[in-house]
Amino acid sequence: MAHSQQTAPFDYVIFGATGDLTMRKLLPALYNQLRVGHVPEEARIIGTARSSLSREEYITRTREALENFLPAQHKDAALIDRFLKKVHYVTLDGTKSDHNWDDLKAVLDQSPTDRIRVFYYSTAPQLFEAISENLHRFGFITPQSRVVLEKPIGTDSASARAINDGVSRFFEENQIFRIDHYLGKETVQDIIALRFANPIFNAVWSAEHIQSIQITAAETVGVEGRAAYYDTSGALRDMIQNHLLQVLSLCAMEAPADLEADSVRDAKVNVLKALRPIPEEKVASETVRAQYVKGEMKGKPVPGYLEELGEDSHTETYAVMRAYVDTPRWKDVPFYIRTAKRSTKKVSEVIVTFRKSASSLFGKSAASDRLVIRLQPDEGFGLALNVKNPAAAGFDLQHGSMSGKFAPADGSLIPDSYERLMLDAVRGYPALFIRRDEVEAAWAWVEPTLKAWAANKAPMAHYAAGSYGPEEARRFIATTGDAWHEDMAD
Ligand SMILES: NC(=O)C1=CN([C@@H]2O[C@H](COP(=O)(O)OP(=O)(O)OC[C@H]3O[C@@H](n4cnc5c(N)ncnc54)[C@H](OP(=O)(O)O)[C@@H]3O)[C@@H](O)[C@H]2O)C=CC1
Ligand SMILES: O=C1O[C@H](COP(=O)(O)O)[C@@H](O)[C@H](O)[C@H]1O
Repeated sequence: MAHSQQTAPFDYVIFGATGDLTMRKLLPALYNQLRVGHVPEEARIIGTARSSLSREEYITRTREALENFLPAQHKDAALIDRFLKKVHYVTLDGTKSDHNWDDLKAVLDQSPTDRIRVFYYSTAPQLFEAISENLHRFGFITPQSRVVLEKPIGTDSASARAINDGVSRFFEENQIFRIDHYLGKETVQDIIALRFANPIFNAVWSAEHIQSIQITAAETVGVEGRAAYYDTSGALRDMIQNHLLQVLSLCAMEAPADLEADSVRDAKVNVLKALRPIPEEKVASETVRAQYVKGEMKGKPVPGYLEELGEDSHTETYAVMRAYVDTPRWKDVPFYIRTAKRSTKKVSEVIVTFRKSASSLFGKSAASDRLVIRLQPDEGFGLALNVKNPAAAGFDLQHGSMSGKFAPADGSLIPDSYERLMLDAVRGYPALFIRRDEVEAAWAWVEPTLKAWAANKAPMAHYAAGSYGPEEARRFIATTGDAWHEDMAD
């Protein structure tokens, strides 16, 4: 999976170039990749959106975005100027065939015809097919072209299929890069390293030794400026269907034959297809959904979701699902998948709880060993093991812990996930992107829950903003003999 060298020259055409994602993530990611020498001098970035802007005006916005969103230690005035020389802008409604496609052609024609082109759709997915059709109509899709699709790929199985079908009319599957920025997180890739590069984990990675796995992505933010999108989505569609099911797949997959894209994606899709269905009538007992109400964060009062939204809503801001992977390796091991907005703290982590030792030597004082894989922040791992309690008169045990960091050995910052992914698309390297069958298998598994929730077949719980979640979630996990990480003794 190592692709650290400079790419071939490319033209990156971003649809949605004035949007939040482009400003906050995509442009800073490309700048950082120029900084570390992965972007060649000939590369260009061509922003497009409907807003009528000159190239100079767009460059000014880009400069502001870099100023606002780059970490201080990465800002370099001379490098920013070099980056801005690569930036172009075309005012264009991607969905309209009678718009400024000639202007885009004029910019693209400045490059050799065999230049790699990446079309990045950082817009609503309803636009993907129309943009693809126009790119085709005006002859922009060359054999060296790829398209990057931002999430969400649909809101259910049918809409995901329609989006995939729509784009597939114009691009081959090997040209389509469906982004899931969690896969670009270096620490998520560490799940593969920890599991398969270390016999001490590889040997015990099964139901025989593992009692449960919990996967959490909690955030302190609310819905911020994205309420219009979020209220039509909710926590399950926004985080579980994509990011957290990908993390689950990496935790549960069989060893791939190698680290080539299709080997890893085959292994992951096999997990998604082996997820035990949760039929609608079981949704109330196998899931928890909740909304935050007013609370406190860092000592300051914060409003509830409905107050922020300004209207009534049945959209969940917190979701938990209990998943079982029906393969011999994972026989009856619960995987708890949880996500929350306005939680106590921002943390994405995987907690692997091992079964207690079968040895009767230590009576009841032996606790479960536990592996904590911290995806963010404070990226690293912790291992809690039984050791002798030196203060006890008899042979009592206590948890001793060891930890390690995932940080680069040279002390540099861990790259943002978009950095790796945007250039992997240039390289035509799809291992960290989602294949069509993965997206559709993930939707198929969550769909009965979405339907049951929409039909109010499961109650909506509530939690105070700034708390870990509703009391119902504590009771829920206890029904299978587990506890959330924050409720564990250490
Ligand atoms: N923001 C985030 O953190 C994340 C966003 N995403 C996804 O990325 C996509 C973009 O999100 P975000 O940047 O937040 O959205 P914004 O609403 O901020 O930006 C949307 C962009 O699309 C452009 N646009 C809209 N209609 C057209 C059109 N017909 N032709 C060309 N451009 C058009 C808008 O510009 P204009 O109005 O000038 O045309 C704008 O640049 C969404 O699908 C979102 O779900 C995914 C993960 C995280
Ligand atoms: O895709 C999304 O992810 C972010 C959380 O990403 P992270 O890298 O900060 O964990 C989430 O805030 C957003 O709602 C969702 O669309």
